Amino acid sequence: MSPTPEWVMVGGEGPDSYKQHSSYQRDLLKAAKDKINAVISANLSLDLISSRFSVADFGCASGPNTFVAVQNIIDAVEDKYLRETGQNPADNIEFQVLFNDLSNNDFNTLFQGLPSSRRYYSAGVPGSFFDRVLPKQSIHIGVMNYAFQFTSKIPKGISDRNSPMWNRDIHCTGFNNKVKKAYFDQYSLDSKNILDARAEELLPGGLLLLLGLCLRDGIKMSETYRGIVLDLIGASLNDLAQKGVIEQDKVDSFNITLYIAEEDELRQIIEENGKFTIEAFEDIIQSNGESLDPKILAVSLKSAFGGIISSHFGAEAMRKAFELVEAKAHQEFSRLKNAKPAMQYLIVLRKN
Ligand SMILES: C[S@@+](CC[C@H](N)C(=O)[O-])C[C@H]1O[C@@H](n2cnc3c(N)ncnc32)[C@H](O)[C@@H]1O
Repeated sequence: MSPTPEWVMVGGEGPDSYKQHSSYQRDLLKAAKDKINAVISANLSLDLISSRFSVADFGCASGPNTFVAVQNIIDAVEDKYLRETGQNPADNIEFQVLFNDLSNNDFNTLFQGLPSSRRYYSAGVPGSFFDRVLPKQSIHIGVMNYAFQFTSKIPKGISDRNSPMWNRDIHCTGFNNKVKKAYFDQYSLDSKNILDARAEELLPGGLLLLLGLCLRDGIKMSETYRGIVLDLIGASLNDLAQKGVIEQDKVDSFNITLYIAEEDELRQIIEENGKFTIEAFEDIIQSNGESLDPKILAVSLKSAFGGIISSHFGAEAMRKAFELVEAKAHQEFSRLKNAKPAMQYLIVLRKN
């Protein structure tokens, strides 16, 4: 079993919650809807669409984005069924949706928000997606939206000040080759575990949809908006250490279990794993960009990173850190505005 990571999104529906501040992640699902429809139509065999059809979302958080993710899939399966059989899917197919996340995810908020118009039965599946969480050959389609970027732990040596691999930043900026290699090695191992586990859980011919962010070739993480905002969090934590609010040692040993891979690295990991065929690797353009408003930027970062920062530094230090992030976002406005573009992807894999 992989070690259980502690990092979940801020739960509930309050002003700091992930639920209130994840429209950027949701917009990727909306922008990819037509492509998801076309790819499912072209790659899912009609033979697989039986009376019970199971969909699983891995890393579902507390909603509502997961409802968009699974509805996109159900709509596409129903469209294909109706088009190819002329029969009403509602008469013949029952859908089951399995919502997976870590056991400390806020599943209560998720279940309370289930859309009343849904045409599926639902269940929660607690557990780490780096391991198996479902029975063998039990699902037809799996999806991960903004969840294929985690590592299960901090790469070895990275958080040790005495190691030649020590990372003075809190994430993989892309500017230190040793750190980059350590992160990539850990990420390759973890992503292979994800693919192995999903390959067992999916039926042969089943599909795995991966949506998220990757780096375009030649662009470093800290040249992109997402990298710059992580730099702002790191700088804020260092400021707090200098003011004596938190210990410098704690900052030096803090690294985020996140790696934004390059496009080619993702292809390499999937191809080396060998359990899936890449049916689509699409660049998804969404009309709403990242927010440059410092207040919105700070609060949405807090909803995603507040949990991991609180568990390392305590809730009060976390609150102060994000106040500083907001101030720094004002100062770094032009760096954020001129950030190099990253790529939002939809990868569709068919289980061999
Ligand atoms: C950035 S959020 C994305 C949530 C949602 N898919 C969306 O579209 O907004 C990443 C989610 O992955 C979950 N997660 C991270 N590591 C996980 C793991 N090892 N196993 C299961 N879920 C995990 C987090 O708890 C979080 O809910």
